[in-house]
Amino acid sequence: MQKLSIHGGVPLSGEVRVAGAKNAALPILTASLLTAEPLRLWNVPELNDVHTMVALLKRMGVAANVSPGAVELEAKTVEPYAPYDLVKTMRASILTLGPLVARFGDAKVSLPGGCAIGERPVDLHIKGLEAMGATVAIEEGNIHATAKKLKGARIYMDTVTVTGTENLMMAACLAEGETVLENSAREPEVVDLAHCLLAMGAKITGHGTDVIRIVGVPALHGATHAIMADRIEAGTFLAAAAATRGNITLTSAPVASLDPVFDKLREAGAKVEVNGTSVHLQMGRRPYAVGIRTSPHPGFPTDMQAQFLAMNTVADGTSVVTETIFENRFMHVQELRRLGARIDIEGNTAIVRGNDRLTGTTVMATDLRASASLVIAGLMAEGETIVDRIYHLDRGYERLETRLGALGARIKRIA
Ligand SMILES: CC(=O)N[C@H]1[C@@H](OP(=O)(O)OP(=O)(O)OC[C@H]2O[C@@H](n3ccc(=O)[nH]c3=O)[C@H](O)[C@@H]2O)O[C@H](CO)[C@@H](O)[C@@H]1O
Ligand SMILES: C=C(OP(=O)(O)O)C(=O)O
Repeated sequence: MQKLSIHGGVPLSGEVRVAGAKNAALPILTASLLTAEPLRLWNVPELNDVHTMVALLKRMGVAANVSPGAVELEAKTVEPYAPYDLVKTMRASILTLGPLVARFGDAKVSLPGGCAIGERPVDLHIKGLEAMGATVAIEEGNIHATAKKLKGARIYMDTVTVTGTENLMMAACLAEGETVLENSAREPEVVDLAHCLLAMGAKITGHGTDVIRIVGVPALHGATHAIMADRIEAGTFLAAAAATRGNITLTSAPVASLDPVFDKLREAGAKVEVNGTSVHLQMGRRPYAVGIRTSPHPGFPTDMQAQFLAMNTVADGTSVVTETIFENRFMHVQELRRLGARIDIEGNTAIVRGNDRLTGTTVMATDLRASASLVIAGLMAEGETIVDRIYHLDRGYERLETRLGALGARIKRIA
């Protein structure tokens, strides 16, 4: 199993281009199922999750042409089944459910189990499709949804769900009449998906607000779309630079979606300057401890919690980090403790007492952002840190060790 070896203590310095967003690419790839015409995508990140999604679509019969940074998909004839062997490696496979039932009237998608960060039910996806007239049954571990023709409906989601909103927004594009999604997710990736669907001929308004309205059309057509830049990857580089007291510039950054992250970096003592799509961060001191409370967009993203918690482990002062989205998203804490971090957990809150140094050892990655937090900790620690099980990291970061290496980090992949 591959690992990362990191010798910490080098402030990050230099320039890095932000890649396309995993969480925008995945739903947009599944949007190809809504039309028989080609969907051409640009700025597609080179990630294992993207490879898995393309493999899933190909397994269903979608023609895929993949070249560096680009994917072209054509879903003429489709076997509407997402089997467990692919769904279990990537929960976002659930995003095929809405498009499949809307276009083909029959969809079978393996029920994703829980994962390292929480239970992660999909009841709101199912409830929404039922409100649109689908019949949904759980059969042999699969969600089986059928409908002659979906009908527009008013759907209220009692919890803000990102992929739930995306699934229902895609399904509603081909439903008869108007669908209103209330308490929708406002995440920038939902907006990017809406832009792609609009280019495909969908009628959507209100994306980026908590009420999205979709008027169904009989068919969508092909389109070309460039995937937005990844705000979580951008935030991860910025947190790593702040934690190592570095000086870096991000290019092609999704600056409009990074305010919650910029705000906390400035509170930590970093100088953050935005110029067009470039972001320059300079950190001249030990970070101040910053309080974090995760919440749906435009709040502080749960996908950045672990990275900021890592920075807080060496901060000046004590911080309180509260996770409100996922019930089990502190798996990195026990590993950070192995590096010398002083962290207590009380329910969904971590109390982090800043320590002026961490010491390298072997730690184990348990999920994607936990892996990123361990890499940041390794970049700060004295001596060598080995991060084991980095397949989690490869799900969502493009060649992270190469790009951190270009910023001066002493980091390499080992077998
Ligand atoms: C591929 C993708 O875009 N993944 C992101 C997406 O995941 P994902 O879309 O799976 O996360 P959700 O927004 O759905 O989850 C938010 C909360 O709603 C709950 N819930 C969700 C659906 C449902 O039917 N019932 C229910 O109770 C979840 O358990 C969780 O507590 O948003 C998360 C929250 O920003 C991010 O961490 C993930 O990176
Ligand atoms: C939790 C994440 O992803 P997923 O929803 O794909 O598991 C993430 O990107 O941090």
